[in-house]
Amino acid sequence: MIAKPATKYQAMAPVALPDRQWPSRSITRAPRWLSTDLRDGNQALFEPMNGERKMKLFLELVRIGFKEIEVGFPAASQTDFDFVRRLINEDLIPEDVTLMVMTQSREDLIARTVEAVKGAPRAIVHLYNATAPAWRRMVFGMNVTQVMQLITHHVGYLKQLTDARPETQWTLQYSPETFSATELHVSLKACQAAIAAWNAGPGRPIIINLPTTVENATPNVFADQIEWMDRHLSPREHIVLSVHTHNDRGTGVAAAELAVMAGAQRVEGCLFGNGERCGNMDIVTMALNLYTQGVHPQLDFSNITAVARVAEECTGIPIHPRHPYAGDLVFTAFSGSHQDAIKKGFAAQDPNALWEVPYLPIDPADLGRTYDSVIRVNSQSGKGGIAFLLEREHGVVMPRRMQVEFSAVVQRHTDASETEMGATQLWELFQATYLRAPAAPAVVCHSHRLDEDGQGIELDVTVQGVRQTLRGQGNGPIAATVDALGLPLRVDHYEERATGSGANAQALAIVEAAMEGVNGATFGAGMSHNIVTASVQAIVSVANRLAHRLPHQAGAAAAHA
Ligand SMILES: CC(=O)SCCNC(=O)CCNC(=O)[C@H](O)C(C)(C)COP(=O)(O)OP(=O)(O)OC[C@H]1O[C@@H](n2cnc3c(N)ncnc32)[C@H](O)[C@@H]1OP(=O)(O)O
Ligand SMILES: CC(C)C(=O)C(=O)O
Repeated sequence: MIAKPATKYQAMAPVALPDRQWPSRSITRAPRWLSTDLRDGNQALFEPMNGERKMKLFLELVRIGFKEIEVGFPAASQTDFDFVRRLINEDLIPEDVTLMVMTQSREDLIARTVEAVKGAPRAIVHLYNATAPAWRRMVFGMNVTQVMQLITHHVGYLKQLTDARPETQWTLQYSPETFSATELHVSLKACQAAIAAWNAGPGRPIIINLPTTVENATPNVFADQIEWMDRHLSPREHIVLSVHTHNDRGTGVAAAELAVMAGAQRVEGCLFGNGERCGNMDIVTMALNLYTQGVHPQLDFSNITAVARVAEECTGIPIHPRHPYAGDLVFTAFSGSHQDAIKKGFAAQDPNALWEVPYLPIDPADLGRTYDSVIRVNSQSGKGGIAFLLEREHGVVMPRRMQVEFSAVVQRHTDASETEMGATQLWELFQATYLRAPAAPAVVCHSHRLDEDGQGIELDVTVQGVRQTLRGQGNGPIAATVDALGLPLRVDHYEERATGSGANAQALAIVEAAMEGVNGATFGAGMSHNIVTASVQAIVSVANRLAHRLPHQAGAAAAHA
């Protein structure tokens, strides 16, 4: 990098538009969308799509709800030409969908393009030429007057060819390529030349499409340019004003959104922002941004993952895991405080009220994603996410202090393994921690028999390797079991809940207890189809966990003695 970038790069001059209106407008309805996945998106691939992949993506675009689809550059490639022919010959274009085809402003290419769409009921021919000073000077070697003549001549030629084929309803789309880098009066002149040569008006539709071919300014500058054009284009009521933004500065979506506020009626882009260099405007993101503002985009992304897989398969370009709305990780919170807030938010969310779950701008269910994938657990995670996953997946509702205790267990585990844990691994760890006997258990309970009055219990146990029968009395199975074990245990909290339902239902008993000689309380758990068995196991579990924390650990047997 150089020390003085101003000697090499220049900021875009602001537009003189002191009474600009767009900043105080908001978007209240979806624009007309055009998908250019099969044209601009296709130009950006290592390996352009073959006919089969184009067809798969075309059908998906139709299913999503696109009504205008740019299907290719038929004069440039036989694959594109054949693809367009196939769509027409095999009658694969739904009645409410219009194809668009692109061509440079050259007679041979225009003629071949018109040939490609012969017989289509409707077609948009997209004619373009670059208008910015650098292109005029370096690429075309033309002055402004010559550029205007180029436009007038080629639009006129297209009009002549299309007038000769009245069976098709023709629309001209004219793009002054590099619009955002072109002086506004030159862009306007170019567009007016196209409008005049097409004789645009009632029955002669025209789309004026203004691109940031290379995004070269902040989105507010583009919005000003669009509002300026919106005010000056004529006859405005017969023109559909469209924008086609790119993402070189990372603000392709923002530029399109502000452009709509500034008067654009139509927006071009690609799914997931595929496209030249840093991509075209990402239609999925813009559409779902609208949705989260309460405006239906009129595109169906209710199974966003399926759309993502089709796009990846057809383009060969993977979607980033943090891609807005669609990335694998966007509904995943790793940090503890986020997990905690999300868990509480889901619990508090009224399904009929406005969405306000913290940290989630959209309900994952609206995109066909599940709540279960919302939270994953790694070493940055706190108790909220762990509790959420265990409750959702396994019906385990831990008391708050147990959540704190178990999250420390999980933390040690994830720190050591340096991996994240899913619900299955968490459940494994929960079982290993609370439900299974430790490697050297102080007490193993083989069976138990509760007296009929529920106040006396007989335990068949092994204590420190010695098998024996112990008897205890109490006002219920918990107290009777503690009494039978003869340990200095103090049960502080007990709860039991059903996990699962029907024949698979099991009781999960959780106890919090302290023991003389051991610092602090801890938790134990038992799980069984039988509620008494679950309680007895929970006491044995907590006794073993406490016994392992005795200062000179001789096990529960020592305490027992
Ligand atoms: C921003 C965009 O995405 S615009 C779309 C860009 N997409 C594509 O170009 C993909 C398909 N294009 C192609 O395959 C080729 O460019 C073709 C087949 C159309 C034409 O190929 P060629 O005839 O070999 O021309 P080439 O690709 O070198 O284009 C450069 C020539 O076209 C001229 N040209 C470029 N754009 C345009 C235009 N929009 N209108 C008229 N002429 C143009 C250039 O001035 C140059 O002319 P010159 O040879 O007289 O100097
Ligand atoms: C709209 C056309 C010409 C385009 O792809 C662009 O300028 O980026």
